[in-house]
Amino acid sequence: MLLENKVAIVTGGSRGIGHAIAVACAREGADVVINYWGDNDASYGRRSAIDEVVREIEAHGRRAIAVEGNVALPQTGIDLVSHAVEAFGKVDVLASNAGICPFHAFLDMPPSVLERTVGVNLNGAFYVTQAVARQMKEQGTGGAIVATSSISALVGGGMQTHYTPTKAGVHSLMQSCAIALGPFGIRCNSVMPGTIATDLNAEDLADEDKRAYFERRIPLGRLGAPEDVADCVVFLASDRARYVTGAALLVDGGLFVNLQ
Ligand SMILES: NC(=O)C1=CN([C@@H]2O[C@H](COP(=O)(O)OP(=O)(O)OC[C@H]3O[C@@H](n4cnc5c(N)ncnc54)[C@H](O)[C@@H]3O)[C@@H](O)[C@H]2O)C=CC1
Ligand SMILES: C[C@H](O)[C@@H]1OC(=O)[C@H](O)[C@@H]1O
Repeated sequence: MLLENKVAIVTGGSRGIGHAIAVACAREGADVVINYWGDNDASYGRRSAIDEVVREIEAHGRRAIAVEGNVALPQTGIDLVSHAVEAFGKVDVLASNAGICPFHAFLDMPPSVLERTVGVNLNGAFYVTQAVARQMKEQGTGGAIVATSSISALVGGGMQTHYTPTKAGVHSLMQSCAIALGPFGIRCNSVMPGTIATDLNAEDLADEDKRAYFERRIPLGRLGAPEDVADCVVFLASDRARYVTGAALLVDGGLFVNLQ
C-alpha cells in the first residue's frame, strides 16, 4: 500500500475528484480528514454526499472524519489541522482540492463572482497549505502536499476568465512552496486534470454537442473520471515520488497536446 498508516487531509472531499482522492487514500492505507462546504443535506440518494465518502473509507478499514468549513477563510485550514491531530495524531498528506467554477462571461462579470472564485480556489489553497505545512514542520518528519490545479493553468476559457488564473496560481503556489518547504522534507506538487465528468461541469457537458466535441479532442477518446486523477494524487503523495517536488502532472487523456 502506498500510504500505509499515513494521515491525509483532503479539501473538497465530499464529491467529484476530492471524493475519489479521499477513497483512494484510504484504499492505500491512510486515515482521512475530509473537508467540504455545504454538501450535508440528504440530496445524495438516501445519504448525504459526505456520509457516503465516510462509509466508503470505513469499508477500506480506515478511519475518517468529516469537517465542514469554507477554505476561503484562514481559520478553516487551522481547524482542519487541529481535527486531524486530535483524531489521528498527525498530518502526512494534504490534497488541496476544493474549488469552484461558476461559468460566466467576462465583460459583465460582477466583482463578487471573481472574488469568490479567487477566494476559494487560490486563497483557500494558500491558507490550507500554510496551516498544514506549519504542522508538518513541527512534526519534523516531512510530508507531501498535492494541489488540484488544472489544464486551465495552461490554456484559457472564454467563460472562465476568473477561474483559469486561479488554477495557474495554484500551480505557481506549489512551485514556490516546493522551494520554501523542501528544507523540511515537505514535497509540493500539482495535478492538472483535463475535463473530468463531475458536478462542476455537469451543466456545461449536458450539451450533447459540446460533450461530443470534447470527446473527439481527447486522444484517449473519453472524458476523465475522478479516479483517473485520484490515482495520480496518491502517487505524488507517496514515497514512490520521493524525489518529485515542484512538478505538475497533466491528467487529461492527451487533450492539451492535441492541436490538430
Ligand atoms: N471537473 C473538472 O473537469 C476539473 C476540475 N478541476 C478542479 O478539481 C477540483 C475539484 O473539482 P470537482 O471535483 O470537479 O468539483 P465538484 O463540484 O464535484 O466538488 C467540489 C468540492 O469542493 C467543495 N467545496 C466547494 N466550495 C468549497 C469551499 N468554499 N470550501 C471547502 N470546500 C468547498 C465541495 O464541497 C465539493 O466537495 C477543483 O479545484 C477544480 O477546479 C480541475 C480540472 C478539471
Ligand atoms: C469545469 C470545467 O469543465 C473544467 O474545469 C477545468 O479546470 C477544466 O479545464 C475544465 O474546463
